[in-house]
Amino acid sequence: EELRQNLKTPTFDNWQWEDAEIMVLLQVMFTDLDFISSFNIEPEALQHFLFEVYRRYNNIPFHNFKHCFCVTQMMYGLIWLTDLRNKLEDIDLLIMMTSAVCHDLDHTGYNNAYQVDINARTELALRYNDISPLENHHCAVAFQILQRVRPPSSASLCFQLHLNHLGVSWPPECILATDMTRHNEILNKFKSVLPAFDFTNKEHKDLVRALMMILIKVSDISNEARPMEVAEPWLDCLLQEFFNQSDVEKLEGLPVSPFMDRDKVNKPSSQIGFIRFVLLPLFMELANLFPLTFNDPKGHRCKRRRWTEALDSKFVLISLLGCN
Ligand SMILES: COc1ccc(NC(=O)[C@H](C)Nc2nc3c(cnn3-c3ccccc3C)c(=O)[nH]2)cc1
Repeated sequence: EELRQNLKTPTFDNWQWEDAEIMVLLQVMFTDLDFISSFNIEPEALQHFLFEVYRRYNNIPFHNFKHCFCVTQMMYGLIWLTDLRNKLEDIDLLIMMTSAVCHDLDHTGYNNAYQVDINARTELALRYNDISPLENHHCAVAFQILQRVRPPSSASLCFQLHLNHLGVSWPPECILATDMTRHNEILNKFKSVLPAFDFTNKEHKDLVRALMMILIKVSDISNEARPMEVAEPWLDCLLQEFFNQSDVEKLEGLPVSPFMDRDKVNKPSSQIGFIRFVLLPLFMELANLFPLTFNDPKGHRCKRRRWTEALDSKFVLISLLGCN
């Protein structure tokens, strides 16, 4: 029971668990959100789906199955923290969780800049006309898996996820939203719809869509909102993957992104810049939608202390390091 509670918080430590145990933890999340009953998904269909997902993540330093779990677990934590089960439809939550599980399927460890580079011109860049090639590929693999998963009752999972009722966003839109080159576009869209946000108005599907895209973005890049002993190894994994790419780019005479160059990256200063200019603004915009949640009124202190402490520690870090 303690484990089930901990699974709903940002302090959960993925490094303590083997992949087989993580598979079970993913099932626990889908079960605790009542997807099994509300979408009559058979447990073995969910297991089959999650195993196919596991098979299609690659053994690369960062964008691997553990990253898929972290993003899904952060999404799960945000759903409970913001009480989204009482604010969104079940189908929206299913799309958010399934998108998180699928969002980096078959990632090659080389980012879009590499894919689309005129001298690399990978197969994915050609297939998707240089438009978010990786994210389009993650979606395509997700639907390949959903087509394959049987028995028929999992068709309900496939059907639900293809459902486009009232313009509700599909996994594709959520997964495509993780392309960081669209960061400002998606953040500004959310800012523009925020004043009109009304959870009681079920017709506001474009508001829900904007929220779902922000939530998967936050979940995707929020390792730094976790305790240092969980976050630090993730940064090392990310830099390992980035340095591998920039080493190959140097060998192939391709342009090298500065934040990927092992000879140029300074961990503290690049992370301070990332937290200050990318991660905190994202969290603060999300907090505007859930004032009671993130601004820590006395009434709910116990439930969210870990969240505010995790984020507050980042605020303190930023101010101490005086990176103004
Ligand atoms: C606006 O587009 C951007 C902005 C920032 C970055 N990346 C960075 O600033 C550097 C590499 N730091 C960084 N990047 C991170 C983190 C988590 N995810 N993440 C990441 C991973 C792959 C692709 C893009 C990002 C942001 C993190 O904790 N730090 C990459 C793209």
